[in-house]
Amino acid sequence: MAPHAEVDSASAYGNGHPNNGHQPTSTTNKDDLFTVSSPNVVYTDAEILSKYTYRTTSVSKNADRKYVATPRETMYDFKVDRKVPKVGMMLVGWGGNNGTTVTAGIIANRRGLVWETREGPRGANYYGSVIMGSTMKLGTDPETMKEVSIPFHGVLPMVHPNDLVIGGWDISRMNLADAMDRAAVLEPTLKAQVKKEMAGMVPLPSIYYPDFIAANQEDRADNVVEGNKACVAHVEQIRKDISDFKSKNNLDKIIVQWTANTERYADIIPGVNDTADGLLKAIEEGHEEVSPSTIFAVACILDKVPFINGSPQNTFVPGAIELAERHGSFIGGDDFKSGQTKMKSALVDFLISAGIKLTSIASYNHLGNNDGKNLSSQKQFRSKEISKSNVVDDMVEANSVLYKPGEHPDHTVVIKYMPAVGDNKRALDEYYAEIFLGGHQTISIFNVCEDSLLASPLIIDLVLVAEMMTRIQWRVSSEEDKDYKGFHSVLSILSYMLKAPLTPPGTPVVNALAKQRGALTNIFRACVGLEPESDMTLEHKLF
Ligand SMILES: NC(=O)c1ccc[n+]([C@@H]2O[C@H](COP(=O)([O-])OP(=O)(O)OC[C@H]3O[C@@H](n4cnc5c(N)ncnc54)[C@H](O)[C@@H]3O)[C@@H](O)[C@H]2O)c1
Ligand SMILES: O=P([O-])([O-])O[C@@H]1[C@@H](O)[C@H](O)[C@@H](O)[C@H](O)[C@@H]1O
Repeated sequence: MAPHAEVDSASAYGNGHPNNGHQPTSTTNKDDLFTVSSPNVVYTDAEILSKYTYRTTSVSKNADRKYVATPRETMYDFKVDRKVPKVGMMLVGWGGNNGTTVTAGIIANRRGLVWETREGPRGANYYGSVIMGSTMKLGTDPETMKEVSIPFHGVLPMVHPNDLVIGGWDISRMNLADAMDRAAVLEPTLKAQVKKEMAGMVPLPSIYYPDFIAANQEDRADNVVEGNKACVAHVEQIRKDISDFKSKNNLDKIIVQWTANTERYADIIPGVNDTADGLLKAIEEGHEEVSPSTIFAVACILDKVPFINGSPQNTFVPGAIELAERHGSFIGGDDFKSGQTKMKSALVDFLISAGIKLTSIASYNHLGNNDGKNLSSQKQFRSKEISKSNVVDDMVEANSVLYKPGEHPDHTVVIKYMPAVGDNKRALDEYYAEIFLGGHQTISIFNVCEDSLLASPLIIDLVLVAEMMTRIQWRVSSEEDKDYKGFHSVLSILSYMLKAPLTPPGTPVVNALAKQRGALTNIFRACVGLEPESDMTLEHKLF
C-alpha cells in the first residue's frame, strides 16, 4: 500500500467539530492509504467522523422571468464505520454466464492464478471494476504541483472482493464448474485451475414462474422450488436461504444481486403492486403479476439485505420501493451498464456537451449466449430495449441550445440472437450528428464486448459500494436531532454501473457516465471531509 499522504487543510469551522476544534486524533489503520489532516475529520478506532459543507446553487426566476442563482450551503456530519465486515455475495442466476464468470474471477484473484493463453501467460486482475481498477485524485503536491492519485478502493475502508463468500440460486441445478463450461466464457487453462473448487458449488433451488422469462429457458429449469406463482412460502424460503448461508459461513452481512434472466415487465396494477401493503397482499393471494425478481426483492427488503437488480425488468414496482423505504432497506438497479450502453453514455455526453447536435443513434447488437437466447423473445427484449433506449434523455434535455423542448435524436435498439458468437457480443453503433454550417459527422463503432467479462466487474462494484453504503450515516450538523441516518433506500449512487438507474421517487435520473462517476467519487470523498474533485486547479493559474 502507498505510504500515508498527509493532507493539510485549514478549517474555517473551528469549534463545533466532534472534537471541539482540537487537532484530530488520528487512529489510522495499517491499511489506510492516507489520513486527512483537518479539524473537520476525526478518526477513532471504530469510526471516521467528518464535517462536510455541501455547496449547491439554487435557481429561481424573478418577476422579470430572469433566472436568479443563489449559492446554498448545508453542513453535514458523516460517520463511517471502519470495521470491514465479512460479506457474502448471493447471486440469483448464479449458474449463468455472469455468475460463473464472476465466481471464477474472484477465485483466480484470491489465489493469484496465472494461466497460459495463445498470447502468453495471463494473470488474474480486476480490470473493468471502477473500484478495484481505477484511481481518484486525492489532491496536489504543493512542492511538485503534481496531482496525487490513489486507488479508488483506498478512499474508504471497503471490502476486498477476494474476501467475498459467494453463493446463490439458479433454476438450473448444474454445479458451477459444469455451468462455467456451459457458459463458454473462460480459457480452458484458467477453468482447469478453478474447476475443482467450483464443482463443489451448487446453486440453491429457485423460484420459477415460466411466464416471466422466455419459453426457451424451460429446459434449464430442473432446480425449482414447488409453486409457479407468488406465495408467502417463496418469500420465506428465500429469507431462510439467506439466513442459513449467513450463519453457515459465519458472515456479518449479505448482499443479494439479480443476475438471472431478464424478465418481462410486470403490469402496474392499482391495489396489487402500487403500494407496499398491496404488494404484500398480492403475494399472500398468489397474484400472477408478481415476478420472481420482485419476490426476491421483498424477501431481502424484509430482512434489510441490500438487493440489486442487474437486469432491466421493473423488479422494483412502486410497492417494492415503498416497502424498502418503510424498512430502511437498500435497493438498487436496473440493468448492468457493461458495454454498448456504457460507451453510449460517455459518447453522447461528449457530443452534446461539445455543442454537436446528435440527430440519430442506431444501436445494433447480436450475441449468442443464453442471455441473447432469452432476449430473442419479444417481451424480454422489450425490457432490454427500454433500459438501452432511455440512457440519453438527461443529456438531451439539459441542452436547450441544440434541442427544442421534446426534441430528441432518433434512437433505435436492435438485439439479435446469433448462437455462433457466444458470449462475444457484437455491438455496432452509428451516431449521426449535425455540425457547423450544415455539415454532418458520422461515427461508426464496431465494439466486440465479451459480455460476461465486462459485466462481472460491475457485479463486484455493486456489491462493494452497496455494502459500503450500509456503513455510512449522516445528519445535518445544525439540526437539533443528533441521530445519524442512513442514505435513502434507493441507492442512486450505484448509477455508474447501471443502464437505467433507479432513483428515489421524484428525483432526476442521471445517465451521463462522467456525472455518475463524479457523484460516486465525491460522495465518498465527502465522507472523509474532502472537497469534491475539482479540475479548476486555480493553484496552477493564479500566481
Ligand atoms: N454484459 C452482460 O452480460 C449483461 C449486461 C447487462 C445486463 N445483463 C443481464 O444480466 C443477466 C444475466 O446475464 P447472463 O449473461 O449471465 O445470462 P445467463 O442466461 O447466462 O444467466 C442467467 C441465469 O439465470 C438463471 N435463472 C433464470 N431464472 C431464474 C430464477 N427465477 N431464479 C434463479 N435463476 C434463474 C438461468 O438458469 C441462468 O443460469 C441477464 O438478465 C442480462 O440481461 C447482462
Ligand atoms: O450494457 P450493454 O452492452 O449496452 O447491453 C448489453 C446488450 O447489448 C446485450 O444485448 C445484452 O445481452 C446484455 O445483457 C447487455 O444488456
